[in-house]
Amino acid sequence: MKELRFDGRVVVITGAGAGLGKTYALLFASKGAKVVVNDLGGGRHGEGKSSKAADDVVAEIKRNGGIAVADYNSVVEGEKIIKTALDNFGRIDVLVNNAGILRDKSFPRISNLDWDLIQDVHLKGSFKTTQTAFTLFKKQGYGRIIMTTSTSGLYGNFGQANYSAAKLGLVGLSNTIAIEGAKYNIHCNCITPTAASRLTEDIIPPDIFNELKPEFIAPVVAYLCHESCEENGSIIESGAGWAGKCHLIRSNGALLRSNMADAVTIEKVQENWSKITNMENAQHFNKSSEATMFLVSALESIREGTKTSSNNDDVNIVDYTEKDVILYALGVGASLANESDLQFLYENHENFSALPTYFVCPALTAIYMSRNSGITNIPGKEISLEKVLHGEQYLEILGSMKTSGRLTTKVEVVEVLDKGSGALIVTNVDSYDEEGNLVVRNQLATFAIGAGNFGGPRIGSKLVSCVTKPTRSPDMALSYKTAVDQAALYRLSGDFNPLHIDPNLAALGGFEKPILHGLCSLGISVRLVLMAYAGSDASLFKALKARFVKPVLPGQTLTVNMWRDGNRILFETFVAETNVIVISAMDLKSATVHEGAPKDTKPQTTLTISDADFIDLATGKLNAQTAFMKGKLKVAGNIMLAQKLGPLLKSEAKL
Ligand SMILES: CCCCCCC[C@@H](O)CC(=O)SCCNC(=O)CCNC(=O)[C@H](O)C(C)(C)COP(=O)(O)OP(=O)(O)OC[C@H]1O[C@@H](n2cnc3c(N)ncnc32)[C@H](O)[C@@H]1OP(=O)(O)O
Repeated sequence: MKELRFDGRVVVITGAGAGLGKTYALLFASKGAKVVVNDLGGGRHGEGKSSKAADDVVAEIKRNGGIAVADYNSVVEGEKIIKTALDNFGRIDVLVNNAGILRDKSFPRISNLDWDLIQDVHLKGSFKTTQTAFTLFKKQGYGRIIMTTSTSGLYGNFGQANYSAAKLGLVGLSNTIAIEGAKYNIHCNCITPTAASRLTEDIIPPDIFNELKPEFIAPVVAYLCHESCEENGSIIESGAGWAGKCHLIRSNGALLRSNMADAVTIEKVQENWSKITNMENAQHFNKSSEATMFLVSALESIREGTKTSSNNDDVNIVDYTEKDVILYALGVGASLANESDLQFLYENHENFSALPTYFVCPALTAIYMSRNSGITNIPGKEISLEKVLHGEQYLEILGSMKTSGRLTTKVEVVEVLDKGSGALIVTNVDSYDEEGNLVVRNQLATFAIGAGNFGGPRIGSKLVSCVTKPTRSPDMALSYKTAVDQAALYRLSGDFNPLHIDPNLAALGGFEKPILHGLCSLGISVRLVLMAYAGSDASLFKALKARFVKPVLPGQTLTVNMWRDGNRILFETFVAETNVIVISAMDLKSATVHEGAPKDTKPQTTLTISDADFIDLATGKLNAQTAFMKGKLKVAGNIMLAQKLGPLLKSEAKL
């Protein structure tokens, strides 16, 4: 085996007057290095100084035919030690930070002086020498550094709190120097020696002491400093003719929340403690960025929700509050001007309730939180949100819904259909209450414009079908004029798609201006249907299915035509100003019709609700068939407004 030598290398060793340092110095010199033997010549507690220790070692090296020079500076003035190397040998290649003292005391007895002296010699001393050397190493593109740590620092030791702190501090120092130096071929490693030295002679029992010869450790340090050694940023423990690498390792840990909306609680920590502390499959990181990357992937898992099965399911937890349901009600036009809307707007109302269509919001939130929103599901297509239009919506309420709570929602893309002009992504979102009961089912069909023609099926089997509207004239019609700010308000309920607020993004999607959320038009429509047929009793709602046929612009008037068929109310909504149907074949299934609601299926009256005023277009007053609304609706009796809405609405008046 080729002898490893240090010919032409200049090695600086601090605290080299005795013990380990001296052994290092003798070894390096014997292998051709020019050695700076630094030693202040103080006692092991840092007291006094003398040139004798360093001089003796230099003399021994010279006697052996080697080259060495003595240096008596304190490591706290480490730059002077490096200067000695430059002055005598013109360069430096290796720095071994070995100098050290002890001021052992049990922790409560450590004085400020005990603390400061230890930190100064070990930590500051190593900093000073290394910083000066590092600059020179960088210039020459080569350098080897050793920091001397200790098992007391790595594992702790009674009576050595000050020393332990400094020694582990050196590990941190070494780790970062290793990272900063790597690209300049500067390596920095820690040695953790267990050696018989003047620091340990009365600490270690004599029989063991005799076997802890510094000579067993010096070759390990020398190898770490050799140009052939690639090791960098490591901690090498050595003693008694053994060496091993020491790592800080970390368990795989545990996720303390399964979802972005979830809180981390003390109980959650307790519940996961055995997982947090399980060191099976523990891992080491070479830099803090690796540990950060691990956290990023943990965060990703949280974002994605806990995967509960091997298919495409995503589970997300969505919390909602009374404020959320009130904000939603305002977003779909509920107003204090309508007495019956107070129950949707005031948390202390005796019938305070959420509009049933509020429960599309947690579904949409879950989709946005979901790992698998579906818009990445179309092969070869990149789809941005402004090109995703809400195509169809199914909503079914199975439980009795609270005005605040937590829903665990399962998102699953069930099919992606190729509709030519676009791709139709069908997503089921099932929501469970805190007891685990399925309480809400949503199905969203989103139309990704321009993402069609990818070779997928045109017709699927999972999409809930729409119901065809009756051919007869509507039994009832109500209107609502949306506000210019309708979308700006509605988006606060969780659909932050910029298509509804940002003119530039709307233009990118091909719209002259931001369009209204489909779910907002739907919420308005259902509110009017409930008003007409269910006395605004949200609990009577069971299910609906809607298709969004054409976009609505905020500010336009929505008129909802309604037909009653037993417990089923069919309705369609169109824009009064343009006569364009925007929601077709919408179906409110199996509602228990409110007692006072119109009972027959003959054409009845048309009401217009505009700016929260209720107007009978035909007569300017409530008629017998709308008597159930008496006391609940404010009758404006303003026929002029109906005229403003144009001939379309007038022709709708059936009386
Ligand atoms: C992942 C993130 C999720 C986020 C979701 C929610 C995001 C929200 O912020 C987005 C919104 O709220 S957008 C506002 C509400 N929606 C709209 O305004 C869309 C209105 N509809 C349209 O413009 C057209 O129907 C249009 C453009 C959709 C289709 O019109 P055309 O391209 O002309 O299609 P057409 O030729 O009529 O029909 C082709 C095939 O597609 C089917 N189809 C048409 N409209 C559909 C619709 N709305 N929903 C479902 N399928 C629809 C047709 O039936 C036809 O298929 P087939 O021949 O098999 O019958």
